[in-house]
Amino acid sequence: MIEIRHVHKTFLVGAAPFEALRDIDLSVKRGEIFGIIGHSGAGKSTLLRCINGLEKPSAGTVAVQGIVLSDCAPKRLQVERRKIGMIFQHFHLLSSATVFENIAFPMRLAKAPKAAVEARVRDLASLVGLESHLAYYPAQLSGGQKQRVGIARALANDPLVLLCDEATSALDPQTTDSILQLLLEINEKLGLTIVLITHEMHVIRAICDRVAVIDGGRIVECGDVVDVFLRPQHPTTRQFVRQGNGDGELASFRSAAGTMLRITFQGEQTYEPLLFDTVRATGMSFSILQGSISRMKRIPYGQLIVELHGAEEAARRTVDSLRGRGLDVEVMPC
Ligand SMILES: Nc1ncnc2c1ncn2[C@@H]1O[C@H](COP(=O)(O)OP(=O)(O)OP(=O)(O)O)[C@@H](O)[C@H]1O
Repeated sequence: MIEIRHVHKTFLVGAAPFEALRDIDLSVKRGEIFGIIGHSGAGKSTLLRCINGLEKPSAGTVAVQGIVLSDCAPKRLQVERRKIGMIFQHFHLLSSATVFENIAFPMRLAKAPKAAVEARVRDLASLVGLESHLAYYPAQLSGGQKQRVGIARALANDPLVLLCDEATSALDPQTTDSILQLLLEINEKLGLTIVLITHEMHVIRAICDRVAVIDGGRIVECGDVVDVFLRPQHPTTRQFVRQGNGDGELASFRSAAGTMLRITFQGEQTYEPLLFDTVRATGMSFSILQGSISRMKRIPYGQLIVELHGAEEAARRTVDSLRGRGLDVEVMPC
């Protein structure tokens, strides 16, 4: 659906060239939710702007459904860009227009017939749960409701792809979850391909199928969310995963002697007493330092950080046995 091949983007800062994107190579499949995560300045927005044709790569190509936007003449580009919807961190709604007019705006630009606009706006408002707010102005809406309007507007011209630029960064955690669930619903109901950029692992974990980690303008890691999340390879990825897990304060809780493990349970394992059964067999005891149960998209998973107490050899057998039962076990550094 989206093929990004050897994309470079160089900006001139004064007289000096600055490489914001370096040899980016990515494929996004039809119908998937693809996340791009990176720190501030990593190049996320530049990459997103290359995908929707707002920015032209200095080298390389971006093709959306086979069409290379940077090769399109302005008129054609305008038409092709209608196939790409976009939502923004700060919503970018027209403050002097009602919810109805905000959602209708892209269709009016595309000169859609009045009756079709009316029907489509009502359908979209219902999809995002705002059918009773069509006469409201943006100032009368909460942040979450504004983003719902942004989503409805982005879907107005029936795009193939929805790009989300830090779409939940301005929202509180509860509203973030409701917007993420709405994106997931839309992805599943409409089969819409979604590409989102974020600096929050939580967002990736909640709804993405695959993720690319961008650092200094390069993709440093890319794969299924479950693999990247459970077995991060690059230091930047590890940092995001640690932040997402809230690992920061753990070191202060451990004792000097024990072996600290992060044990991840997935799917049905999440509900089974595997740890208890294992330590009973190996004669270890343990204390729980942290525990959580959550979902990666729709897959339940649990994480426990435990400190094992007992002989080193028994600790090793415990780790082997847990791994033998299919659990993901990381022996955490001292
Ligand atoms: N038009 C421009 N001219 C010069 N430099 C630019 C331009 N646009 C972006 N940059 C630089 O390119 C780098 C990547 O910027 P970009 O906005 O893509 O990062 P980002 O990962 O989206 O960051 P943030 O999360 O803070 O928005 C930054 O160092 C930025 O200063």
